[in-house]
Amino acid sequence: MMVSVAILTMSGATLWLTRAQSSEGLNLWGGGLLVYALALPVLTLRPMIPVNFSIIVGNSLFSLSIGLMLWGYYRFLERRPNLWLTLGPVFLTAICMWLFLDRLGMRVMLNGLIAGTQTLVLAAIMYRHRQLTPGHGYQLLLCGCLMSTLICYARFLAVFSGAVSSPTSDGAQLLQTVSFIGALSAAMLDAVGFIGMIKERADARNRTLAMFDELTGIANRRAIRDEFARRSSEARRHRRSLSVLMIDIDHFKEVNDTYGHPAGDRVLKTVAHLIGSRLRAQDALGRYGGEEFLVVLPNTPQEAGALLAEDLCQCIAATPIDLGDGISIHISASIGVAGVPLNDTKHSEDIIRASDDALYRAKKLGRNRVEEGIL
Ligand SMILES: Nc1nc2c(ncn2[C@@H]2O[C@H](COP(=O)(O)OP(=O)(O)OP(=O)(O)O)[C@@H](O)[C@H]2O)c(=O)[nH]1
Repeated sequence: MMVSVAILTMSGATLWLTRAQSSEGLNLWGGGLLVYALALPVLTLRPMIPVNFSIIVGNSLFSLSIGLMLWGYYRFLERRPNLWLTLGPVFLTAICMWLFLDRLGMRVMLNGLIAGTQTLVLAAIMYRHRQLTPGHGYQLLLCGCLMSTLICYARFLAVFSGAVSSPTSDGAQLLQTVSFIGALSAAMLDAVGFIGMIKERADARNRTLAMFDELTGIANRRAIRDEFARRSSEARRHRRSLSVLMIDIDHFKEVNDTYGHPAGDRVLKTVAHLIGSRLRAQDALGRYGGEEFLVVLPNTPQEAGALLAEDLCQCIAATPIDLGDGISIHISASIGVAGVPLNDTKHSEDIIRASDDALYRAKKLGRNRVEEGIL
């Protein structure tokens, strides 16, 4: 009874959390715990409730609780649940219990086998999707599921091997105690693990939102500045060259004014893609401002950076941009290049400023061109 109250409290707490945030399967998981908490009194209060009802409904509820947890896990993954796997064992349990109403040993074995396989399947599905849920929450959940599997299979083996022959024997009492304590511990691990998984995923999403520009999918201003600071201090430490390109789309306001803001957004996405497709794996690209991009080129002297800038300039000018509705336009960009040669100890901000000055000159000199900065 105490185990039931403890699990009921956990399920209440879990369901309460779903009121505060989008559930992501937590409501089903909490529902599973609630059904589990109900199954225990139905199974244990046998003298007070009809025996057949207790056996069939209690064991089926137990199986349903695992099915609901599996369903909750599918919901967390944003996948359609496999109904055979989630609800099939519940019917199987009900039928087996009904068939063996007067054979306790058989019921314990079948119940252990079905429930153990259910939790094992849940653990296997979680393991298969482990790339989607890396983190400590997943590990706790997996431990909880495997612990439940062990307990269920241990019950099966204890009866199958003849180690527990009568329900009143010391072995049976020990098995029952271990089962309840183990089940409570597993339920706790499962609940904490599932909530942990939801939190870890939310944290990862927030980190991504904080680093990436929503429109273009490339690094945002803060992230590219951090990347630049890291790469430039690395270049200084190892006495390597480094260049940056400050790229600004020409007359972008006209694009917005003529074709509308969504068309302007499309141009920004296309240009980001064009630039990104011509960079090496070690280079970094970020959206520095509205229609301004910053490219960081490690191990690249200014002359090589200027060559790449020329190539980008020509590529942007030559590529028609499809705005939909049969409209396609050509745009151009101006680029300021600045680089530090080997052994130079210039401050990072000086490099950015030099590329900005060079970009300003490129604009002044007629746009659609590359200018090199002087440090
Ligand atoms: N569509 C769209 N427009 C943006 C976004 N961010 C900034 N802009 C627009 O970018 C335009 C920048 O205009 P300006 O700074 O005058 O630059 P420009 O028209 O490109 O002129 P030059 O740089 O001198 O060639 C403004 O109209 C902003 O509203 C965005 O995310 N989407």
